[in-house]
Parts: sequence; structure tokens; C-alpha cells
Amino acid sequence: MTMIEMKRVYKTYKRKNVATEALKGIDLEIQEGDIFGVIGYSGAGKSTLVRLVNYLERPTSGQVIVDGQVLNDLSDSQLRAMKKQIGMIFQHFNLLESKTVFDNVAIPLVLSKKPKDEMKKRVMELLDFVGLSDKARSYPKELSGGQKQRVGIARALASNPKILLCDEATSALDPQTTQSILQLLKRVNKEYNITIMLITHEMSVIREVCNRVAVMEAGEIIEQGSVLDVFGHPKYPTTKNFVKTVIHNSIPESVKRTLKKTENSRVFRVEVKGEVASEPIVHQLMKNHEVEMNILFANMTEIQETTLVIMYMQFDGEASAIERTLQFLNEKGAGIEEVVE
Ligand SMILES: Nc1ncnc2c1ncn2[C@@H]1O[C@H](COP(=O)(O)OP(=O)(O)OP(=O)(O)O)[C@@H](O)[C@H]1O
Repeated sequence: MTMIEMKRVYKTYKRKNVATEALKGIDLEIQEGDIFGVIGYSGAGKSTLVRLVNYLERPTSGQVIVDGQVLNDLSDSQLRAMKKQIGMIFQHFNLLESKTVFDNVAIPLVLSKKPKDEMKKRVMELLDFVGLSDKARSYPKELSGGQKQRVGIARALASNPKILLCDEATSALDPQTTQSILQLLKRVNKEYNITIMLITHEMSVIREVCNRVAVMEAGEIIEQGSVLDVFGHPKYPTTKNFVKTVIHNSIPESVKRTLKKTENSRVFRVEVKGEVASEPIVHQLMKNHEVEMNILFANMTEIQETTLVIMYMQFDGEASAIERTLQFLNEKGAGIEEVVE
């Protein structure tokens, strides 16, 4: 089921006489249960995009559809009800410093006038879920960044949302704390069946938790798909630059400089994923004495619990022997592209 959909969405901000086109014709579909990542450089329009989902921003034109309802068409009370279905967490946590951890998490429940005992039970349950049962009486200033974000997550979950929006939720945290928050988001997704839309400028965050990704540039989505596909075959320069930060996906210059090309040699990018990656393909290639094989560069990454191996290989031999080798790789399910420079 589609949980969030955008159709031809445009957003123009007008300040004095200056108009900024922040979004230019966005089409997007996020399915129930997805952890959908949106990545882009600063100013690409990510925050604007995510803020349209809970109607903190209104589209200039186009439709935003959440859980089957077109937000533009809803009355104020329908919109308020819809917003309860959507939790949000932020880069700088946005906690109330004067309130305890317990009271911060309780805010949405107080607003919806939940009975006291029910509220207490729910808050303690959430604090237990995020691992902060012992901090209920602490104040935000007594917590680490990671703990503050855990409070943010507990607060976002208080009203039982269907969707969690994460706006650079780990950007202010160190790598280890980032990991623990990302693991927590995975649990939110699995255990509460909450669809997550997260925006980030870090490809490692996408690799760690998302199943689908959209790449934004200058107000447009330039590429979207499963994380495995986008990481394996980035098409646009911006996507390639992001992918490069987590997977080195080209022949290093130092290797290129020393590369000896002969008349009979050809270079290929060979990509293997999933179970095939654990087969002894390289061993079988080496046993084949028809062609001489040289691995110029190799990279192995785990994405979505699937292994992705990218190798740059040089084959030297008779044309027909190289063809047979390629045929063998093809039968094994490898993706093959010749590198011509
Ligand atoms: N409230 C606003 N008023 C005017 N212009 C805005 C407003 N919010 C964003 N913009 C502009 O819209 C464009 C997209 O901004 P947005 O914050 O959505 O991008 P972003 O990808 O989230 O960037 P960052 O990661 O730096 O926040 C930018 O040019 C920005 O200056």
C-alpha cells in the first residue's frame, strides 16, 4: 500500500520580491513499511520535501497524498487528525529544556487529553523501548546527544503514528551514536510497523537503514530506486559522488597509471550481488587457463543484508576465450560492463 505520494509537486518561496523555486515537479511514492531515504546536498530541497508531508509547508501546486488522503483537500480538523499519524524528529532534537524527559515524551498525550494513568503507562513503555527508563526524571541538559534523540523518538511515537519523518536526525551525532540511533530506527520500523522517511546528506546513513532512496538536486529528484540498484548503478554525477563516499566505484588513478594494456587485453567492471557473491567465481576464473586475469580493484559492501561486490578485471587472451569468460560470468548472474578509456 502506498503511504506517501507526491504528484507534480512544486514549491516556490516568496520573500519580498525574491522567489525561490525549492521544489520543481516532484513525483514520489513511498510504500507502507519502507525506510525511504532522501539524499542531496545543502539547498537541494530535502527539508521542504519532508515538511510537505506533515503540512508544515504547503505545495504551491501539485498533490501530497498521505495514507490515501489528499492533504490539500482536508479541513482543519481532518488535517489535525492526520498530523497525529505523523511523528517527526529533528537534527537538534527540539526538546523543551525546562521539562523532564518524562514530560517531553508526554507532550503529545497531554495535548490529546489522555487520562493520567494511561499516559504514564504509555510514556514508561516508550522510555523502555528507547532504553531510557532510568532517565524519566532527568532534564535534557543532563543527557548526551544520542540520549536526547532517543527522547525525541519516544515523543514522536507517543501518539502511535503510522509515519516517522526524520530531518537529519543523526547529523549532530558522532559515528558510533549515529549507529545506535539508526539501529533504533530499524526497530521502530519493524516492531511498530512505522513507515520512515528520512532526509540526510550522508550516504552511509542511507546504506545502513534504507530500502529505497531518492537523490535530490536543485529541487528535483534526479534518481530513485532500491538502495541496492542505486548504489550498484548510480547514473548521474551527483549520485555517483554520493555513492563514492561509501563505495569506491572506479579504478584508482594509481592503478590506471601502471595499467599495461596489450593488444589482447580488455578491462571490465564486474558486479556480483547476493548469494552469487559467496560463490568461488574468482577461483573458477583462475582455473581457466585460456585467459590471464588480473583484478585491478575490488570493493565489497553490505547493503540491505545483501553483499555487493564490484571488481575491475583485466582479461588478456584470445578474443574468443575472453568471450567465453564473459559468458561464464554472465551465467553466474554477474553484471558486466566494458571499461573503455
Ligand atoms: N522559509 C523559506 N523561505 C524562503 N526560502 C526558503 C525557505 N526554506 C527554504 N528556502 C530555500 O529553498 C531551497 C531549498 O531549501 P531546503 O531547506 O528545502 O533544502 P535542503 O536540501 O533541506 O538544505 P539543507 O540541508 O541546507 O537544509 C533553498 O534555496 C532555500 O534557501
